[in-house]
Amino acid sequence: MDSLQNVTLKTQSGQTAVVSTYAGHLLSWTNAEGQDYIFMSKNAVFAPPKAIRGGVPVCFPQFSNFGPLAQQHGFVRNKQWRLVESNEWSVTLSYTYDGTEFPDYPHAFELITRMELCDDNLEQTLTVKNTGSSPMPFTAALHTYYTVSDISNVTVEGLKGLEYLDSTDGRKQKYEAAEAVAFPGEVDRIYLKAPEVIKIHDSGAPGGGRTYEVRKRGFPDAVLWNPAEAKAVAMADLGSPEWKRMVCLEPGLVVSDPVKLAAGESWSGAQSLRVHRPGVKL
Ligand SMILES: O=P(O)(O)OC[C@H]1O[C@@H](O)[C@H](O)[C@@H](O)[C@@H]1O
Repeated sequence: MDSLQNVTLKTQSGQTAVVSTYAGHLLSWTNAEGQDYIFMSKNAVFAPPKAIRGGVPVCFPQFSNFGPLAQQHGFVRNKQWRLVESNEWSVTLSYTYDGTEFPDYPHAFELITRMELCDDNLEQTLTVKNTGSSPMPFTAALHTYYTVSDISNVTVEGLKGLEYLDSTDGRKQKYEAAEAVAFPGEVDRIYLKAPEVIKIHDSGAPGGGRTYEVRKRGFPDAVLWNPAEAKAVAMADLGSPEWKRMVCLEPGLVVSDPVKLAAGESWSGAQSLRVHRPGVKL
């Protein structure tokens, strides 16, 4: 079916990535043993315009409610994108908006996402072109869901000393004191001016543990999210025990430097993902 067309990328060593033209969405990234680094809920619904629960949804032109739209995370994750080009190891997709469908967002733009799979690295770039005639404000995030063995085995490194907005507590601004951020319950935080490199450690991953290294460019902030039991069971496309198998770390352009893109100008941001496993050369 055209609206759910998938493109598969492959490396010589046997890694694969699957990208959907629906929502410009990365659906999976597996290693040669078939283990998926990217979480996809078993309850995900693949029926446009429903957003897909898992993978890497693109939140644009608004992250969460940081913008004028009523629709959380914007609207491009509910739209069909156009396949621009693809080969064995890369794919480029584009979504064009003429500024008319959403009266609260009267800004024409073209959004382009490009994904490149190398043997130890998956790189995703997001480029926005303001094709309208007035300045275009936006926020954004690459809402990346990682597969984990169990959330109780997970810690996140690189956030110590940052200010964050706690979305579980009225977005109060707080200070991160932990070297290793753990998940004793619901975590929903926007870390402001987060560093370029953040690491997710999963001590229970097959083969003695796994570290996801997330390197971001152009996105100042980072969102960390796991809903925990109570919120997850209220989400029909997540539920229990699925929430225990995921964590989201989202390079975001949320609060620190909201962009106001001049007519005709472009903005670009990227994330580069790498996985380290003890004793395994990817
Ligand atoms: O259910 P959605 O719209 O996909 O959002 C999922 C989550 O996305 C995260 O980025 C937000 O910080 C959470 O607050 C939100 O619950």
